[in-house]
Amino acid sequence: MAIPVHTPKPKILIPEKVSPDGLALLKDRFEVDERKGLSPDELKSIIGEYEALIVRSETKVTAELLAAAKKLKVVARAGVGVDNVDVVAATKHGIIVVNSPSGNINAAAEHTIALMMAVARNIGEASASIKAGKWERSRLVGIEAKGKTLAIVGLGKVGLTVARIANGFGMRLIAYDPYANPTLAAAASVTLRTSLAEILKEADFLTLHTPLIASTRGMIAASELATMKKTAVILNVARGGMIDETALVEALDAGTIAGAGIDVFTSEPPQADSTASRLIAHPKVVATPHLGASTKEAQENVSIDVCEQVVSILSGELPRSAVNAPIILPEEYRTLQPFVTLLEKMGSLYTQHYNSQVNAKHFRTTFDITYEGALANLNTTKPLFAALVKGLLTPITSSDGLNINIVNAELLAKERGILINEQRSRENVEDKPYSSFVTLRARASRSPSHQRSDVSRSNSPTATRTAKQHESEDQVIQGFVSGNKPFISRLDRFKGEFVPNGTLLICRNFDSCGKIGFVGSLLGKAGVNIKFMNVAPLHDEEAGGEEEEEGSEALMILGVDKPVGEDVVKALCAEGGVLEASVVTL
Ligand SMILES: NC(=O)C1=CN([C@@H]2O[C@H](COP(=O)(O)OP(=O)(O)OC[C@H]3O[C@@H](n4cnc5c(N)ncnc54)[C@H](O)[C@@H]3O)[C@@H](O)[C@H]2O)C=CC1
Ligand SMILES: O=C(O)C(=O)COP(=O)(O)O
Repeated sequence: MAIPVHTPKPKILIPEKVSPDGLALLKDRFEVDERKGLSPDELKSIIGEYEALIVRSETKVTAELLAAAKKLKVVARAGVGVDNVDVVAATKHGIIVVNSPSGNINAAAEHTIALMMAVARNIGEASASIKAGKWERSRLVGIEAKGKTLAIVGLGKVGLTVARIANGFGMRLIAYDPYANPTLAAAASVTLRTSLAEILKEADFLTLHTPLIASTRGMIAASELATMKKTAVILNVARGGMIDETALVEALDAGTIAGAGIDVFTSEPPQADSTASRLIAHPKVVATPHLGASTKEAQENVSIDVCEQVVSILSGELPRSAVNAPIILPEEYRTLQPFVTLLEKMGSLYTQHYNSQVNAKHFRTTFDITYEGALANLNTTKPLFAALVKGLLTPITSSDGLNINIVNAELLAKERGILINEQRSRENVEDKPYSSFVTLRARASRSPSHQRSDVSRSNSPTATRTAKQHESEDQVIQGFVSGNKPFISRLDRFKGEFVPNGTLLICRNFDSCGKIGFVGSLLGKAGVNIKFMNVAPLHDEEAGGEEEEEGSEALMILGVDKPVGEDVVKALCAEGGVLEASVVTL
């Protein structure tokens, strides 16, 4: 008699509290182990049995743990931030990391409003006072939100949701977000301002909703607090580290800031005697222990979201919100890899270079990308598309929650209102020293409503625009790969090859004697060493037809050994040697 072969069900480990709504989707097909309270060593000793691991923020998914996870295919984070997961190590091990990028947005926004009202009406103190047997009506008089100015830093998913709710309170809404979608802002009755300083001085309530990245770390420090109204209230449900906690405590003590509602801290849980614990203890602060996402609904959302993705991955399908490397066949990946690097560098160069220019108005949202030569014969350009989106967005987004790859690039581009038209041209490139090249053209802005209604990815065979005068306003980056190394061959109106690597200072200047010496000496004084330098003259198409004055311009690209300070960039331009300068790190 044949003995039936029993195939064991794949095992899923859940070492912390995750809502049962999602887990119900798993229980038929998988063996689900909910095991709370495991020590790191215990976790490490059993992880080898599991194909999926579902966590929130408490489990530290370290490189050491992942190395022991011999069968693991997916780490699912039931929330946005993946800072407790070593994503690089997971990628190295071929383990997909997924998260839930929008399941808790509403919860975070409502929590922000709850903190705003709690501070405005002294709810924390009043509750403590009445429970202590007191009846302090005149001491605890509050203020109303109606008619007050709410200043929002970061008008993304949470920021916009806060704006929509606050609009119902009759608040006046202003925001600072250089990359915001102007159509969505207008629809939420938010007036966009061009600098943080502008919104700080007008704010009755200031609320932060950016990711914690280099440009936002410590963005509200003593000097920013000093420009705010004495009656202003500060709210932070984004990430600890964006506000200088010591400076805030000092401003509250001095009475130069009226109050604060804080959910996130530089150390969580706060250590005794830390700046976070001093802030929490302050009588003018309403504090919560990172509760932004802690609602029944948000926990159901994130649980269902990540459990569905775990089912997809364990069934061999692609997840919708992967935060690390995509799955591409090894042979395909080998061919594409240098171009993936090139496209990511081109996108990043675009965002950093054009958005740092003084005349940059807004992040342009319509791009034409043309693959020419051998590249036009590829089966798929998806990884190249994803790399471009990643390059465009990474300099302005957080590493937690927005790791862009083949799986989520299209969705993210769409969410940001970015339209990318991909085109292929089999034009002969035999006269060129390379077999393929890529051109990125950012079109001059059309009306916002026109832009935002487009879909994000289009394979239309030809670009829709033809008008020559618009073309002259387009921003162009061209690149190629040689010997597996990416090169940029054209930047805007200038042609000249350079390697997009490290820190580059890009200067536009009149092509006349002494400019190189001028730049070199200013950098020398600032202690910055030049590693290499290229001069790019005007592109052929431009040189012929330009006015004489414009025709004499050139681009100087300098590879430098350290970041060039804002003051040096200003001096380069102010002293007449350079027309425009930007610093990019690629
Ligand atoms: N306290 C909690 O439990 C929760 C906290 N969060 C946090 O909220 C934050 C925002 O989340 P989302 O709105 O989903 O992100 P998002 O990516 O949709 O929006 C972030 C916005 O910040 C803008 N931005 C980037 N750099 C900026 C700068 N230097 N100045 C001004 N604006 C800048 C971006 O353009 C973007 O519009 C994240 O850090 C997230 O982790 C999210 C959920 C729950
Ligand atoms: O989703 C996020 O980024 C959060 O901050 C929420 O984290 P939690 O799942 O509540 O630990």
